[in-house]
Amino acid sequence: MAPIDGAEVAKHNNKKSSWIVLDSKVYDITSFLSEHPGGAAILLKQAGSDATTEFKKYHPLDYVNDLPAGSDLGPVDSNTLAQLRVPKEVEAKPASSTGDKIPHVSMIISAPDFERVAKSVLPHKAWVYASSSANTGLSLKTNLSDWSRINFRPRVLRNVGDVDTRRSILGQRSQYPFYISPMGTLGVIHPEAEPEMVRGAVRKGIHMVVSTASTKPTVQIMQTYVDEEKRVKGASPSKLFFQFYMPINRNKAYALLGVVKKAGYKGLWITVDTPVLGKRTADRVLQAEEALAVGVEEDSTAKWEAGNENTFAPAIGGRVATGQLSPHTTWEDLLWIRKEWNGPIVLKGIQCAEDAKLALEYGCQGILLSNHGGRQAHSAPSSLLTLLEIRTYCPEVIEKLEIYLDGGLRDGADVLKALCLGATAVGVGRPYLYALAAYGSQGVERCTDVLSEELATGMRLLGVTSLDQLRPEMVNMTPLLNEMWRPDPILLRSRL
Ligand code: HEM
Ligand SMILES: Cc1cc2nc3c(=O)[nH]c(=O)nc-3n(C[C@H](O)[C@H](O)[C@H](O)COP(=O)(O)O)c2cc1C
Repeated sequence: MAPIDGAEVAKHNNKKSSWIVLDSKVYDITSFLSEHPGGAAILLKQAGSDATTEFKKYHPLDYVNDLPAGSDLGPVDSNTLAQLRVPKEVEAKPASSTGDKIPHVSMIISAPDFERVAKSVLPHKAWVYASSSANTGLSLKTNLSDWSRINFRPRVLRNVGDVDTRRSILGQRSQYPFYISPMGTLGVIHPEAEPEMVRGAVRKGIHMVVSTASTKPTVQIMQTYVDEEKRVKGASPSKLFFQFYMPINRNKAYALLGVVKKAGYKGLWITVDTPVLGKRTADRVLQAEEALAVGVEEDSTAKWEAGNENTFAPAIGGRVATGQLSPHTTWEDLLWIRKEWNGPIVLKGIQCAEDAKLALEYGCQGILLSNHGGRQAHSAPSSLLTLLEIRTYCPEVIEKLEIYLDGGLRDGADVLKALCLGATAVGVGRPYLYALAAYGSQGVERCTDVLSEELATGMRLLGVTSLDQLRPEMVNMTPLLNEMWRPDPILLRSRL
């Protein structure tokens, strides 16, 4: 082979054509860029140059034998070495130091990273709406911290080469055992609102539960789904479910259910933890500030606080939109809903074992253990604590119903913990909302990638290759079990 001119090598300094010199030989590493276990970036930095010194910092020289056949192009002309490219020293900068408002989406490594970016781009009012919680924020804090109080008990040497992360949710196959939780009023989060979230979900094959309180109409959201499914040529298993805030007016409720059915939503998630709106402290502070700014004072007890009939709002600003949900709703209402809706029903917002049992008796297909992301009851239990209670006092519920959890899930490992303890799948709320705010549907995709990668890695490190292999003995739940509710001993004694 004739020696290759250094000036020629120097031209091949990019993704399309990438050559390097190693120990006086020229290698075409273009096709290897995406295969390199140390990443493409470090190779591209060296493209067109003599990479020998850098290479030797990391590898023995015989690693070159692992390059694809045909990569060896022959010796470099030693008289032309001066014409090789000299790599520039590019220092990677931490996102916080670049001064950019929005770091590149690839800088999002963990789901909580979205929160910081969303805060920097969202208008203050929208940020308050998304991040606020009830009262002192205790329920939200518990949601976040309880996941870290369960440890894994990993198994090793179990051949975890291929892992399968798929799971069926209400009979609908999903790529992953997590879905996007329903969140209202996404129009304040992103100009394209819910349809933009749907696009990201479909592209990644995850399900989404659409809120009654959506900015865009129920039918339009479904139409986006249909269009996006077409765009990906039906390759996505994603499905849309509907979260139902029961309108007080029965005729309106019937009409809404009719629309949802006709549009093709696959299941009804009835929210039951909202007889009235929780005390959204941060929204209230903002309301008071806004009111004072225009010279009026907020009433100390606003109408909606009293929980009057015809007053309910999942709404931005912690305010009431009329006609949504009645504090007088009871279990008996499930009977007429069942007549109107023949698809699966999940009760969203179950917070104790007794209600889990009732859901089974009333013929629901699933329950979602949730405290509404810490936005409703003050001092509510985390969904994990509720799950432990159900496992202890009415395990038959877990055998007979699909069990979902949400609240504070921020890592694929959290998903695994829930599944080890019997959950079918989990809902993820704010991380998706923040991802949408910061990056639109691209953020929704990234959030899914981040969680799914953590999930798959977690499965391998735990020693399982499919979700069905997850077992309670793979987690240590003792710290939380110590805090689980126990019947009052006096009550127990009086029963003897
Ligand atoms: C061109 C042929 C190359 C081959 C076949 C190759 C192969 C590999 C392999 C198999 C690994 C996995 C970890 C290991 O076994 O050490 C790796 C990691 C790595 N490689 Fe390369 N590599 C090549 C070139 C380079 C070059 C030119 C550089 C530097 C300029 C480089 C830097 C790295 C780094 C930093 C890692 C990550 C090490 C770690 O995470 O511990 N490699 N490479
Ligand atoms: C901004 C926001 C809006 C929400 N809107 C609704 C809603 O319209 N209907 C509903 O059932 N739950 C709603 N939720 C609760 C979520 O469905 C879910 O239970 C909760 O966000 C999960 O907790 P996480 O945000 O910590 O993941 C909302 C939550 C947030 C943060």
